[in-house]
Amino acid sequence: MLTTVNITDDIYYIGVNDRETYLFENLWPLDRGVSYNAYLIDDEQTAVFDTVKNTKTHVFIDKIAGILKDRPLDYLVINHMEPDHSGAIKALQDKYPDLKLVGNTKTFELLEDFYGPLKNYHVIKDGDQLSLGTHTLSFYLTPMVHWPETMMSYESTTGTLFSMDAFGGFGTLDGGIFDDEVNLEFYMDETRRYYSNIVGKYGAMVQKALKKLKDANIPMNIIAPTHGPVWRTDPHCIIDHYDRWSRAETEEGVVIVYGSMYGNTQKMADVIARRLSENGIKNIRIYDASKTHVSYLISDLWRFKGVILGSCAYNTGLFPTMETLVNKLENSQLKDRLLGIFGTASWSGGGVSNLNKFAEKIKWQRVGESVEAKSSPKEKDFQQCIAIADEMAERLIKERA
Ligand SMILES: Cc1cc2nc3c(=O)[nH]c(=O)nc-3n(C[C@H](O)[C@H](O)[C@H](O)COP(=O)(O)O)c2cc1C
Repeated sequence: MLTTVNITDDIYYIGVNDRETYLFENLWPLDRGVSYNAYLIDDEQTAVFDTVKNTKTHVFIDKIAGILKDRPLDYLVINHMEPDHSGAIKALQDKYPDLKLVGNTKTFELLEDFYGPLKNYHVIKDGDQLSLGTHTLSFYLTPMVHWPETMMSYESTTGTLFSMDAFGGFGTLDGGIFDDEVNLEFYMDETRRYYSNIVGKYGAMVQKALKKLKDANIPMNIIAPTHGPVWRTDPHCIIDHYDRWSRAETEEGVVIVYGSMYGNTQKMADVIARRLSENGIKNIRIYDASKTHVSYLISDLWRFKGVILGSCAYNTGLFPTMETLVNKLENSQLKDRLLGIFGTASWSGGGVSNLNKFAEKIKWQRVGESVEAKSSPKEKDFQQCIAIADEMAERLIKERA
């Protein structure tokens, strides 16, 4: 018996879990896996929303066949063409030859680029509707959330938004499918990690999409994304989080990330953190960039206002794991943080000077003077670290009001 779950009387969850893949997009660690969510509406006309990664094609098609028995599948709505959701399109049309593929013009360009020409295209425009019988679908084009063809589909009798990757996150659905069935603390962390690393760069487009949904004035009873839990009890919780994340809104706290080979740079991080705590800052996270994957660093940097970066010099440049982090930060265009800088060097430097170059490019507000200790930090270096911590705490506390 394959797991299909009723979301409403006629809407089914037909997604699959992936516990085998180590890295999502061959980049982001999947410590607790990922789900590829898909949905089916069983009406006079039947419709499926998105497919799954090609490795999961068989179980996905078996789930559909288990619900439809001998009936045909009439529509496949393609909200997003990324291969983790489009991998079973061709196989689904092979199984159901009359299947109509629903998407926008950009969807079909990408579809043909990836899979060659298929058939029965039903091209929709922004705001178009499609009746399945009792259920009526409306389509909202939401380009560049985070691909050019991305769109959302809304079912009006139940108030269900099929939102593709928007509102989704990492983590398999281990029994619980709905927001009220799972430990939300874990899924919110994994949803922020997904958002900040994959969608975050396109915050302005997320804001446009949220505005479009708001202006449509549609009741949002259920949000059904293509990863992570289905939101039926508190869909506005995830909408609010998305709104805040895409405006780069922060919480009070400081993330200290350092690159250190022999522990000298690390000592400075500990002194800064202690001083922040003495100044009343409660959320303080110290990360060794060599130990914690950059995706977790980015997730916390998305959350907190204060950022303090440290690096030893390495072959005239930044320590490599810190270089990975600053490259990702530059690319993600994260805005409006408070930034302090520290590090070590034994001869001509390279760590702190490159962090200062990064600061010029990213244009965050600087906190204190950068400090570079010669090989190992001495009292005067620690005093400069303390000055950074004091100024950081003062500016964060000022923002409390
Ligand atoms: C492989 C390697 C490359 C280094 N490259 C530089 C460099 O280009 N410029 C410099 O001033 N120091 C360089 N150093 C020295 C370290 O940056 C310095 O000793 C620092 O204090 C090490 O800090 P840590 O204890 O936090 O690892 C290098 C050290 C090593 C082991």
